[in-house]
Amino acid sequence: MTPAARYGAAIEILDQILDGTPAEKALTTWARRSRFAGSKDRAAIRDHVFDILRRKRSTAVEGGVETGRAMVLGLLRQEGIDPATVFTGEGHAPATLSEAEQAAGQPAEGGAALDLPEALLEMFRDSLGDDLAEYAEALRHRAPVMLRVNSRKLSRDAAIPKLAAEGIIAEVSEAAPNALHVTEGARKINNSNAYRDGLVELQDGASQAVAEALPLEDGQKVLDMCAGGGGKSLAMAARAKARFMAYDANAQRLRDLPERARRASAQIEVCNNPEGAAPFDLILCDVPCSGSGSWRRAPEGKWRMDADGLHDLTQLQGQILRRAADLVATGGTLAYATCSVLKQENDDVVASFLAENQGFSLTREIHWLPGADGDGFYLAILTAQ
Ligand SMILES: C[S@@+](CC[C@H](N)C(=O)[O-])C[C@H]1O[C@@H](n2cnc3c(N)ncnc32)[C@H](O)[C@@H]1O
Repeated sequence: MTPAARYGAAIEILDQILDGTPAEKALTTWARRSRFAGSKDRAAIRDHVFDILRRKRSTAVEGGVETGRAMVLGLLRQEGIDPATVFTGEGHAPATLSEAEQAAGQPAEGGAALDLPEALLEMFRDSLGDDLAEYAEALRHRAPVMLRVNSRKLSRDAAIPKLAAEGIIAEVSEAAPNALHVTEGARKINNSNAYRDGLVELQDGASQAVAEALPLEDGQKVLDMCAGGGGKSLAMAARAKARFMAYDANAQRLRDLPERARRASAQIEVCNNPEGAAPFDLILCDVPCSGSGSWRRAPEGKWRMDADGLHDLTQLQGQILRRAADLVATGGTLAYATCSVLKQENDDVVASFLAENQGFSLTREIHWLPGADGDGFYLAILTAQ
């Protein structure tokens, strides 16, 4: 496909997304119907679609209207690409722009320039203060590809040449002691020997930093209360010789964990009944959240979130924390984490919990903003007296 034809495909897919089809489904359906597209075409089209979803408001304003065609026009304008080189009308390229289309559009301002939903702007301003613009700008760009080197198997310095031999170029990141930032060859990771042999895991830098900040010690009994795919369980297991147990309300989410643990040479037990296995020295509650710290990876979430949804999430977050509190040993640690930057899901949930649970005190609190090597995250470390 020509570069212009890839934009043509992106327009088609974006129109379906604007009609309500989830992005992944629209991309897969298009790929099934379009056998002529190779893997590089599919990857480039996906990048165009997600670049626009991250900037849904500003590209519509700068392109003149919320349609796939106008939003591609808005993106090209933002990126300083001459629209006439894409809207050529040749082959599968988008049709040439009419005079009305060329005249439409204006510079995005306010909430549109920040690419945040208008209804939530005040809430973000309240949570982030002077950091709002930096936060919003980070979400308008692609997320970094980050690896965690499995320190049980090799050092970070030794991992760099091993990855390079497989065409994956990575550099040391400040985000966490075992973090690498991949600068080239990211698409080769999943099929690499380094990945298959458990030398590295794909894991965001701030996620790694959360696991690093936990007061883990050899010999502890540890519960990952919302383990999901087990990213944090694995990062914890690389740090200490402790007994690790992983629980998730949705047991299906844990299905890949045994295989991931085997690859990493880690021991993690799947736990179906945390109450039966209590007490624990350390419990991590990496709770379900809005994902507002990681919307650059999943930009549809940014446009889907509303006040009701946020309220339901905060209720669930409080419930999980209260359940976990009953399972912590005296003197033990209850850690609460979200990949959100919103006060409502972070400081406020912890403050209400502490107000009702005098037996716990706040030992440490960390806020991460999305940046070059990591997503936005929050961690509160609570100690049981
Ligand atoms: C943010 S994700 C966890 C990500 C995971 N810790 C990681 O690092 O890969 C939140 C998880 O919480 C789970 N969950 C939802 N409600 C829950 C509940 N009431 N108790 C425990 N887990 C729950 C979800 O199924 C989801 O897997």
